[in-house]
Amino acid sequence: MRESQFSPIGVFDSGVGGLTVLRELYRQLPQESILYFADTARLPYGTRSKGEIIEFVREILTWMSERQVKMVIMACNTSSALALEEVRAEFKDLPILGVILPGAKTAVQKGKRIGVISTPATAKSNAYKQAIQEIDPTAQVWQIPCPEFVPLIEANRIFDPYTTQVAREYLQPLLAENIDTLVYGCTHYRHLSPVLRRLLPSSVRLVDPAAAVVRSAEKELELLGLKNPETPLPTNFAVSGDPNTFARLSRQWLGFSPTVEKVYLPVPVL
Ligand SMILES: N[C@@H](CCC(=O)O)C(=O)O
Repeated sequence: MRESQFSPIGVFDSGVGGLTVLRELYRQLPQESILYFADTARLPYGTRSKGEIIEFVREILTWMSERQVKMVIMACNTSSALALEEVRAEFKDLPILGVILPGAKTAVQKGKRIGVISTPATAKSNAYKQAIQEIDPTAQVWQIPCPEFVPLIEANRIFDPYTTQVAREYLQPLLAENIDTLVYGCTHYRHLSPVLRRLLPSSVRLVDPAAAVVRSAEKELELLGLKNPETPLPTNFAVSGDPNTFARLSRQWLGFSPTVEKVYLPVPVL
């Protein structure tokens, strides 16, 4: 069997960050079946080199292709910033969507003084600044690397006072610049919204690229005639690390305890 309308959409991240995109899929495209992969054995991605990220993404896409996904959403800014172009050129028959462009498009609709919080790799890549200023050259962009956020979220320490302290430090230079818009430039960070919201003036608009990438996915599926006309299958969850840890952590965001499969990458191309 080859991929068809009935095939799942592949969604991946290094960990639980991509669940913010998965929730948007449930909201906007509830009829689609999903294959969710978290590369928890190799997390965090945000401090890795471009070469490593490209290699990891290549392995994930190879595995997802074997599972006959009809489309892949990179629910990971670091992968979108560092590997999207390369893997699109390699996996020509597979529609692959990244989160940066949808995020940038939303940000320019919201403001002119835009702060982007992200992993160090995404900040260093300048991907957001370039994407935003290509659409609106008059927009000003400040990119702040936040290396401590992903380990804190994966350790379930969101409501730890230490996390608030770290967040205050990361936001300080953006507040000094009087930003009017803040982009969650890492899919994990949406999980921090209760903490971040309290530290920001209410006038600052928050942009989550998840909503926009799912809107793009819907358009693309329509265009390709690949929308699922049937009832979806239950989401398949897979991780490269410990399935129980992932199941326990993700429950609070999913509202159910997922059954999680362990997979071993790399998988050779058949
Ligand atoms: N979810 C992350 C990857 C985080 C990490 O593993 O550093 C992102 O959007 O960039």
